Amino acid sequence: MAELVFFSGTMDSGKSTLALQTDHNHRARGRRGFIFTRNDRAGVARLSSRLGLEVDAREVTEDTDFWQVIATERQHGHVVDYLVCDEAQFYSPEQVEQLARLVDEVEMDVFAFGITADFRTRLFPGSARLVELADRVEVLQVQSLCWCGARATHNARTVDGVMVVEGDQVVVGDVDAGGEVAYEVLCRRHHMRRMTAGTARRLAPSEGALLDVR
Ligand SMILES: Nc1ncnc2c1ncn2[C@@H]1O[C@H](COP(=O)(O)OP(=O)(O)O)[C@@H](O)[C@H]1O
Ligand SMILES: Cc1cn([C@H]2C[C@H](O)[C@@H](COP(=O)(O)O)O2)c(=O)[nH]c1=O
Repeated sequence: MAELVFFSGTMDSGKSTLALQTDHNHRARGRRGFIFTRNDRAGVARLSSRLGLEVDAREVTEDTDFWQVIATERQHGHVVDYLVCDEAQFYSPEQVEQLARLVDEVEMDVFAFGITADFRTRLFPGSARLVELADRVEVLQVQSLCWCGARATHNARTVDGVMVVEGDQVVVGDVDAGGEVAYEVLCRRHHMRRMTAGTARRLAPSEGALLDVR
């Protein structure tokens, strides 16, 4: 039975790597699929992993209608067994519904990968719809870590090194980025306290004192 699976994790938790591995494993067994993504840091129509792998993908835009795209492929005689959908937090709720329909009516597996919540801890609309509709939501096994060593569960945005909780929901960027806008993964405790690694270092520069701010 085909499935809609949502692999969710914080930024930098290995989602794109798993997306590439998933595509590789299915392709190696002769299954035919497409890779979709939206707003990957590597540029338009690219899927990139921090482990260094990068491949061509189909770019999702606000006009993409997955049902139509697959119908057209099938009209041209192309078999589609599965879809790998990266950066799925950026898809619209309607696009997630089209993916669910493909699973149910065309018996196509859909493997979606994305972060659930934004820098304000609010759900992305696409991720919310995925949580609502997916057959399974899988949390990635590799743990990304907060600076304190706890499992990172939340994404923080910094502007010029300072954590912010207001701004546009979508700003493409990276962790450990040197630019104006960057991201850092934190445990909930430190997200709520707005305490990034930089803040903790400034408050408690010595190792003994660091224990106090945890
Ligand atoms: N130099 C490295 N050596 C080993 N693993 C790395 C290295 N750089 C990044 N990684 C791994 O890659 C993960 C990020 O993978 P990626 O697929 O880009 O994440 P995501 O798509 O979730 O943002 C990190 O959590 C880390 O486990
Ligand atoms: C938290 C958050 C993230 N983003 C952007 C930043 C990146 O471009 C992607 C996440 O990519 P990754 O492969 O999971 O690292 O999302 C955003 O636009 N808004 C946010 O709040």
